[in-house]
Parts: sequence; structure tokens; C-alpha cells
Amino acid sequence: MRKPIIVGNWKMNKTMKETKEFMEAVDAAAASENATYGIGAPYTALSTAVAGAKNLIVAAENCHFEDTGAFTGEVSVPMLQEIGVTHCIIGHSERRTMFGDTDETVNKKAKRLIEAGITPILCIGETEAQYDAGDSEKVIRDQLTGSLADMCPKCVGNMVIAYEPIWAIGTGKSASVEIAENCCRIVRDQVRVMYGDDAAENVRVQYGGSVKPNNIQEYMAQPDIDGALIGGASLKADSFIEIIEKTK
Ligand SMILES: O=C[C@H](O)COP(=O)(O)O
Repeated sequence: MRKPIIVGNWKMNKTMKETKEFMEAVDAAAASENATYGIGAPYTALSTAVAGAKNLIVAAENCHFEDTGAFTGEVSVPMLQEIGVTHCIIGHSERRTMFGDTDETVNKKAKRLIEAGITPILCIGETEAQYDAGDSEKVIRDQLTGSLADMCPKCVGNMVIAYEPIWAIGTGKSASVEIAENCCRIVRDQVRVMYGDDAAENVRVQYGGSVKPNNIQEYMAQPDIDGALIGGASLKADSFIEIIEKTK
């Protein structure tokens, strides 16, 4: 039985002060035996988030795959380990589009995180043009083939994979429940093709893209959707608490 995991991705939002206020408002609501709740915060807010998290898990939003070196502006996995984050989002479409992340670099990040005991939340998903062309399944399978290359089956089974169609991110145009379930099923099937039944049955697959308090339950009711990666609706404490309460 897979434990659901719902994570807010704050992106480039929230100062340390705002993070402290959010944790004080939300953390107690996240106590649950049945599901895991968490937030992904900018680097500067991570220590504050970890300090305020008794129930929420805290994720970084990116990392570098090298431990040290001349990589101005980057943050390594040991640095995240020292802060105490337990999860790290990698390969978000905004990073792939604006900051040059590729399946190859995402694969290196995933491997380094797993080695450090930090759970990767690997993001994949197709563009609107790819969706319109009927290429969603091919894009999903290709991204996973690259991003999950040469890993151990157990490691992949312990990961979280977020299917986020780019056309649904921040647009208010969420994927229909049927599309989301079908694509999350394809994600699981591709894990099965690459790493076998155990990895496929254990890996947790999230849907992301305009998830809100008013649609979270229908996504969570789908057999291949084990959680959500939530942008805009995770920024306000009351909206995130509503999502938590509706999925406990
Ligand atoms: O990582 C989260 C996604 O980019 C979804 O963002 P959104 O919920 O604002 O559409």
C-alpha cells in the first residue's frame, strides 16, 4: 500500500519570516498516519522550514550533482543534507525550460540524492504542443528513460515521480482526471518496463498542475495517483490546510 504524499512547491516565493509564519500556521494540521504532507522551499528558507517542521517534510527545489567546485550560485547535496531536508524536487519544467536541466543532469542529481538518503521528487511532463500532437506518452516514456537511467530498482521504488503537464502549470487549466490518471499510469508502467513490478508498485506518482482544494479529492481517488505537487495553492496557509484536511 503506497502512502500518499502531497507537497507544496513554493518556487521563488516566501522569505524566512513568511516561512516561519506558514510553518506555525500549517504544521500541526499536517499530523497524519495516513499521508505525508510537505513543502518545497527556496534555499534561503530551508533552515527556517526545517526548524518549524514537526509533521511536514521539507524539500529543496533543486540541487547540483557535484559535491563541491566552481559552480557559482549552485547548492550541493551535502549542503542540503546538513540543513536536514529529506526530499528534493528535481527536473521541474521551469528548471528544464529556463535553467538548462536535462534528463542527463536530472539523472545525476537523482543518483547523488539517493546516495545521500534524500528522496528525489522527479518532475516530468509534456508541453502543450506535444500534448496537442498526441505525443504525451512518448514524451513521458522518453523523459523517464533518461532521468531514471542506470539506477537500482529499489532506489527507483523509493522515489516520488511528479507528472506535471506543462500546459496545466499555473494556468488554472488542470488536466482532466482521466488524462491525469492515464499519464500517471503510463509513468508507473514505464517504471515497470525499466525496473520491474516491485519498483512500479512502490514508486509514488504525483499529479501536478493547477491542483486546488476543490479538485484535489478527485485526483487522489485515482488508482495510479498517489499524491500531488502543488504550486499556487500551497502558498496560502488556509488553502494548503484545506488540501490537507480533504486528503487525510
Ligand atoms: O510544482 C508545481 C507545479 O508547477 C504546479 O503549479 P500550480 O499548482 O501553480 O499549477
